[in-house]
Amino acid sequence: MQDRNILHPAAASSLPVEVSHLTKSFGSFRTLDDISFSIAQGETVALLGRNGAGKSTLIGCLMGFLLADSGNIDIFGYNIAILPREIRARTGFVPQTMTGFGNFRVAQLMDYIAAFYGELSPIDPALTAWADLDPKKQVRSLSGGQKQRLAIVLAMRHSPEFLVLDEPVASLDPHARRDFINLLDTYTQRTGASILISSHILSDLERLCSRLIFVRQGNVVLDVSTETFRATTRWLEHPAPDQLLAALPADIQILGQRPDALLVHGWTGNLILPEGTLTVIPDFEDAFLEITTPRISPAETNTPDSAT
Ligand SMILES: Nc1ncnc2c1ncn2[C@@H]1O[C@H](COP(=O)(O)OP(=O)(O)OP(=O)(O)O)[C@@H](O)[C@H]1O
Repeated sequence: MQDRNILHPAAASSLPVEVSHLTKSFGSFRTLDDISFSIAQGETVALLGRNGAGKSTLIGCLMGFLLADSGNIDIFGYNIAILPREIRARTGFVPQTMTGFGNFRVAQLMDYIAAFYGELSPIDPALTAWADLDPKKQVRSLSGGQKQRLAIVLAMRHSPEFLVLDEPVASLDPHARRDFINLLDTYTQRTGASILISSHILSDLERLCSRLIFVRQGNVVLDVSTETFRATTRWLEHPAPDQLLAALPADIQILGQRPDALLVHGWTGNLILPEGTLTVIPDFEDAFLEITTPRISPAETNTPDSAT
């Protein structure tokens, strides 16, 4: 998978996570296509995309569960290809669904997992209070939401510096979900940990995350701070969008198009636009739909159905 030698951490940059030119195919279907990004310490990054966009595959590669075809992933300066123990000890992962361990009782499983990390400080009381789990219950008897809470506690028990969450709130009720988002927010502020979170609950991501990475068909189509996204993403409404297109400077990114409007990124109030253009702040969900809708061209054959 890796194109270069394993880095010694001392030689690495100070960014906790660096992904460069990652590709991954299943058969002839290219799931990840030249993905590059990095995550700084203390950043909370949202991974956004439709079903099948490649989010879980990317997370699988980041966690070392999947081997990429090419490209590099360095976490804390260590190349993931050999996954040194140090990466695991400093990383937490919440999967989409928790499977296995059905015969364990909750407390037993917590102790069992904690044992892999050596000496641990006492568990954060805010985490156990939020999870609200009966320590004597068997894991198999927990509800879907309770299993999800347990998976979150297990991933955060050792206070990871890099926490990866793959749709962690899908089975949580709105109370638990809101409290969890607040818990994550407090956690990053207290510890300076970096977070990568994939979810379809867009309001949570917009509230929690300082950065947004939009993935479409295995490509990163937009990687931007939430603040910049809010300030510079606009619908430009005009009956003739072609006139708009002609008037826009080259550094404006076109994120989407409707018969009477363009969704642009890089907007500033100084743009000189055709007369009658209306500038509208997009609703976040609306923008998500536009940015992540697959673009189909007749020549495009890279679909899961075409995979062998
Ligand atoms: N093991 C596999 N074998 C073949 N194809 C796979 C495999 N894993 C994923 N894929 C394909 O890769 C594409 C991306 O899947 P992935 O699970 O990464 O999407 P996702 O963005 O996480 O979707 P969701 O939001 O539904 O979880 C899909 O078309 C999927 O069918």
